[in-house]
Amino acid sequence: MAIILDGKALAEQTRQRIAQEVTTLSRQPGLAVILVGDDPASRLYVSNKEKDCAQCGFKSFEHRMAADTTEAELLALIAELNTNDDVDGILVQLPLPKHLNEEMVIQSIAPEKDVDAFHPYNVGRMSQGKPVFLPCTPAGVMAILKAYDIDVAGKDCVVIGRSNIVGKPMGMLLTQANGTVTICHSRTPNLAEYTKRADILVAAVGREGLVRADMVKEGAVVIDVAMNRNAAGKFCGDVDFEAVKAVASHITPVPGGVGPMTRALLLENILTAAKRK
Ligand SMILES: Nc1nc(=O)c2c([nH]1)NC[C@@H]1CN(c3ccc(C(=O)N[C@@H](CCC(=O)O)C(=O)O)cc3)C=[N+]21
Ligand SMILES: [Mg+2]
Repeated sequence: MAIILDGKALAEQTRQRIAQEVTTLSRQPGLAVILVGDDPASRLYVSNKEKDCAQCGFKSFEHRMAADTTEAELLALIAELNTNDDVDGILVQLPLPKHLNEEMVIQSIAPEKDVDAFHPYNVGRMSQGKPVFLPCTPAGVMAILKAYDIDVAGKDCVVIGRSNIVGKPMGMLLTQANGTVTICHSRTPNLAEYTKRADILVAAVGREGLVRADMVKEGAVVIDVAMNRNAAGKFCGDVDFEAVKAVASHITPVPGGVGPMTRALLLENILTAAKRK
């Protein structure tokens, strides 16, 4: 039976370490969160981030904007936050309403306050192996591997999914850790041929039941990044957890795996931003 990679417990440890370090700083780190519209899921995510900030001794500044906010209004707020010394990190909750151009909005955030690491400057720095901030989800996965002494060097790593936020940067971080990386996606024929080779398999697609036990090598490390809702309305990942845990050596649960570590790495980035000032 696989070892369950307990992201929730690891995130709690991370927050406690950060809270401790914050007591040694001369000023409180601050996060500004911008939420446009009132999507209930987004509201919950934002309130969780504010709770995390409070636990770590960070200030958080919530900016709620109406769903029909114009791009000019949003860019004006970001410009103000870019020069506000109490704000170390700026997070614009995604997705934005359709009429707003996410690319333009992300590019308007000062790269040194871009704690999501979505700005092209930070993406470029990461791809050169000289990161300023690391993207929270892939860096959260790397932190889980490290905490459980899972060495990536020399391993066959297969990432399913090629999004800018998870799949592509995940492949880059595993490459930098000396893994041999294959990125698979919706146009990959015979997905199982690739996944069955993987020593480390990362699923980041968003389709319940995508990774079955017969697609996983005996003893593989299986990381599930997805957050789907199943028919019963419960969170589930891409991996058939019950069946795959009988084959894998290590596996992340959903919930309680990568999600909490995504939030923990955001806190790490805010602390980094504050210390650099
Ligand atoms: N600018 C921006 N940055 C983001 O990082 C960002 C975003 N927009 N938009 C939405 C997605 C989603 N996301 C989650 C992170 C952690 C959990 C998480 O902690 N999940 C828990 C379950 C849910 C809970 O307990 O609250 C778990 O997996 O155990 C969920 C979702 C960050 N996102
Ligand atoms: Mg849009």
